[in-house]
Amino acid sequence: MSADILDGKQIAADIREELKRRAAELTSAGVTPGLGVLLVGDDPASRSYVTAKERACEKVGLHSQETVLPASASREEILEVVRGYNADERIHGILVQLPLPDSAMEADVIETILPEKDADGFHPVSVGRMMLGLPAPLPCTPHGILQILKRSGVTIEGAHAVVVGRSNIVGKPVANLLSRKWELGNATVTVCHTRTKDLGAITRQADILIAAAGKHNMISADMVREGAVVIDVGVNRIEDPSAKRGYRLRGDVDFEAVREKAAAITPVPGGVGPMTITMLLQNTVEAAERVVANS
Ligand SMILES: Nc1nc2c(c(=O)[nH]1)N[C@@H](CN(C=O)c1ccc(C(=O)N[C@@H](CCC(=O)O)C(=O)O)cc1)CN2
Repeated sequence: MSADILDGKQIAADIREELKRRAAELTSAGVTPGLGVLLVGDDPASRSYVTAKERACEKVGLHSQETVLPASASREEILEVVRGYNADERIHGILVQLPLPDSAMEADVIETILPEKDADGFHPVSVGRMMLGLPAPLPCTPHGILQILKRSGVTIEGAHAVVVGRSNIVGKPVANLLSRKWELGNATVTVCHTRTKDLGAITRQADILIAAAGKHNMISADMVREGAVVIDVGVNRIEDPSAKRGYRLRGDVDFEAVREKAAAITPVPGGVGPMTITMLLQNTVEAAERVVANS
């Protein structure tokens, strides 16, 4: 068997076309959706994600505003930027690129974002509402994964989904959304992590396997059931002097071996990554739509 490739890039492009129409409608109603971006420090990966997000905003018709602070910025300096975006009526969504140089500041910084401007869906109010099944901006990577599954015709309802990874950004929320009673859910979910005993014995039970542990090639072919759907969330930079950038992006799944066993698989790059950015745009457009609806 050679797996179908789940083309996140194409699905993202389709959703961005829908968002372009919604953004144009908002602009003609006098409100251009705006994303306030905060980057702290000069981590090259974070810089490239922020640039990609701003370019995507431009292409879809969103306004974006960037603030860059040095890695030495104090908690107060960072919070001041967030408060500025909170008060700015041209900004509908706020994105603080993670990780911050001092990860101990992340909770305070995220909590300072107004929940109605939470473009990432990371604010405790958004997370709580999501857990309760109430309307909330959904975290971008998990929501992107569900959209890939839905738009590729994968049946989630009744499936056994195994999530490898328990991060706040991906593992925990995707497990919640997959098990939730809604049109993208109703799966039976098992959450594993790098300390799970006999991980393969559990991953082999998966109809849908989500690899989000941030460890290159940790999912080998013998850990995958014949005919499973495999979603690779890993974005690992593997040094390669022959590559243009000096590295290649690879996932958590041994792609070449697993594609011979799976029914469908997301590639890295071109799978989940582009959906993360797209769902950020969607959260920002939806925040602007709420402002217009309530005005
Ligand atoms: N505030 C946030 N910080 C972080 C998030 C997030 O959702 N919000 N997620 C990750 C990184 N991330 C977004 O910020 C992200 C990772 C990867 C991609 C992506 O498009 N990857 C492409 C390849 C890009 C390339 O060639 O370099 C792909 O996989 O095809 C987008 C966003 C941590 N921080």
